[in-house]
Amino acid sequence: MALCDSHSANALTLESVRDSLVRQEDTIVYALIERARFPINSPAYDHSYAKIPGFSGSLLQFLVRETEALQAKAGRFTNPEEHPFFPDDLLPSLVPPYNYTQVLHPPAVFINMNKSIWEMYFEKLLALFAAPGDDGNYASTAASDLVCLQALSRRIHYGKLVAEVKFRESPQDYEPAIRAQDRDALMKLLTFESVEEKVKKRVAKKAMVFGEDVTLDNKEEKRGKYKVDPSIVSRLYGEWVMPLTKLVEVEYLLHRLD
Ligand SMILES: C=C(O[C@@H]1C=C(C(=O)O)C=C[C@H]1O)C(=O)O
Repeated sequence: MALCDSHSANALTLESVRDSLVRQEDTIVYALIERARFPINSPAYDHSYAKIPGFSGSLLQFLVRETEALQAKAGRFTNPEEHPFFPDDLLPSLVPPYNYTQVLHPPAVFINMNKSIWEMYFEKLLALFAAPGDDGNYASTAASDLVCLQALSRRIHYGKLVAEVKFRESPQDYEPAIRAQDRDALMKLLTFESVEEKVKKRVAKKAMVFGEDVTLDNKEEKRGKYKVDPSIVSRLYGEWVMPLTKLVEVEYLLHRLD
């Protein structure tokens, strides 16, 4: 669901935004399962491996930059829900513009957490769910990484919409904290611990359901083996995805009265 389109701007409620976050969980869990088909494949991240003429960096960086350059021309980043990892030097869209309704307060465009998302993904998360090893599929591995990164980025930056809805539903609660630029107070106001507990449980369950081998016989031996460990998915959300989403929410709210 594209909440920034002209039909849904008025239908923006906390429930509809949360429904989108629930659907995005499916995308993220599937993306992780696809990445887990490959071992770590560290040459994809090794700056001295690729030696691409005219490019200095890893194969992964090359693939992300080139893909984003193409997707920018195809209009991907004209959608306010999309954020590039390498925003510098991207060419403008070459396709006719879609008339996205302006739902977000304009300073929202300056919020881009992709650097933190990139570091979290490569420095912490990847080693937790990709097996050690090298099978040579570096380009496919990097392409899978990009799908994961884009899904995580979309979800985390959705915090802008979540924050907008929360603000619209009770501006009287948020305005004093915004005027005082009080991050802690904003964080307290926007946090719903019971929702977070449910999210962690649901994504673990999705990792079980989506990541189980489907067979036509009733053999039990594969039961309980998942393509991505459900507890890792739950941890991903608890330690990184939800805290970063909330950081986006705070950053957005701090400028909501600008
Ligand atoms: C996104 C929301 O804001 C916060 C962040 C959550 C999340 O990232 O899933 C869940 C609950 C809230 O603490 C929300 O209220 O739905």
